[in-house]
Amino acid sequence: MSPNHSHSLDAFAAEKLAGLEAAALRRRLVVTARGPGAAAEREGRGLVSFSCNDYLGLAHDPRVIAAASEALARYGAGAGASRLVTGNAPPLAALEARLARHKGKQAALVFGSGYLANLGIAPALVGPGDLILIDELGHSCLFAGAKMSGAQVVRFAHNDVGQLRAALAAHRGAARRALILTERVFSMDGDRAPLPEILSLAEDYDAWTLVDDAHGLGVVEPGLRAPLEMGTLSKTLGSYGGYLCASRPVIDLLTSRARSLVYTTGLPPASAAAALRALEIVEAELERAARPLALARRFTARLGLPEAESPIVPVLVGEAEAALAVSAALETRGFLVVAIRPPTVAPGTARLRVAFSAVHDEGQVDALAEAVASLVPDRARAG
Ligand SMILES: Cc1ncc(COP(=O)(O)O)c(C=O)c1O
Repeated sequence: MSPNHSHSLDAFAAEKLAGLEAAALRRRLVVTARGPGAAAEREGRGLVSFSCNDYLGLAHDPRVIAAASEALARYGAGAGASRLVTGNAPPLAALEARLARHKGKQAALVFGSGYLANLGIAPALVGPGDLILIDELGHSCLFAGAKMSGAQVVRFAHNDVGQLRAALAAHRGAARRALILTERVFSMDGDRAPLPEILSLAEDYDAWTLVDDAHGLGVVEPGLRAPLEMGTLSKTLGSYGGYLCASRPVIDLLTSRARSLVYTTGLPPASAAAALRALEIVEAELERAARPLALARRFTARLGLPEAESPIVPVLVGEAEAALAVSAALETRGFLVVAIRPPTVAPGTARLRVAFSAVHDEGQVDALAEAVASLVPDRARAG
């Protein structure tokens, strides 16, 4: 590339960055050493983190680490090839069997990440001439998969079953196949989808439903299962990777047709072994699994917020700059609560996203509630 070209490239990047900076929307990577427990060290400062999705503290559990170490020693650091070539190490198959059993499904398919799973699922099932209905607050990777499919994409207002029904009535007839995309627990709001109503509408209109369970697995009562249940190994399971649980024919089809499975290297075997051990712990230690939600409810009760529906509690602040300021003030008091800003959330709804974990103790939760009460006015918090 000639120097001139790289000059215009750098100028482009600098100008874009200046715009982001001016709107308090520039993002930065901060080196963070997590653990033990809820501890996180950032820039030499020891903090109590309320921003991790490791809801049961299993990323540092000695049993999970031991399972990963054994697999690492036996199978090596990387998978070495796509799963369809030689990258399908034994821990992946064992994990799939356990995930399918956990979800009450015939089969499961492990992907390189939850994001990759969602990039692969929709395009393997629907395409041009088909219809996707997606909750407006669905995760970015649900939207990305929907777009890649080439189907018509219609958003419905968050958790609005009436709008979903109207969209099905308006568009289902013209489409060959229809797919509804939603989340069991919404990642930035912590609320849950009305799955009984959505699944019943899906039945009425012969639509298929995919539920993203990234933030639900192991920490909320699952309720009804959808025909397509996807999720991640990176949150409650403390590891890395993604999965889909479904019927055997659907999993077999995806194994041949999901591009984000076929054309990418398999998950490192140690990540699968860690997730498998974590899933066994989730199933065996029910008291641990109940703790994050109980702590979240303690927090919402202390602040007079609506009762938490999951371990995720949004504390709305409003403007991005104000959210950054509250987050910085909390950091000086020893808490790590990262501000969430647009475009991750809608403009004007920048927030603290507080995530509770089994490794927090009640004293830490109460201290955070007190700090938040003193920094965020009541009216703002209520949204
Ligand atoms: C709802 C939801 N779906 C999917 C993902 C992606 O999962 P992964 O981190 O495994 O790529 C995330 C977050 O990371 C998420 O919050």
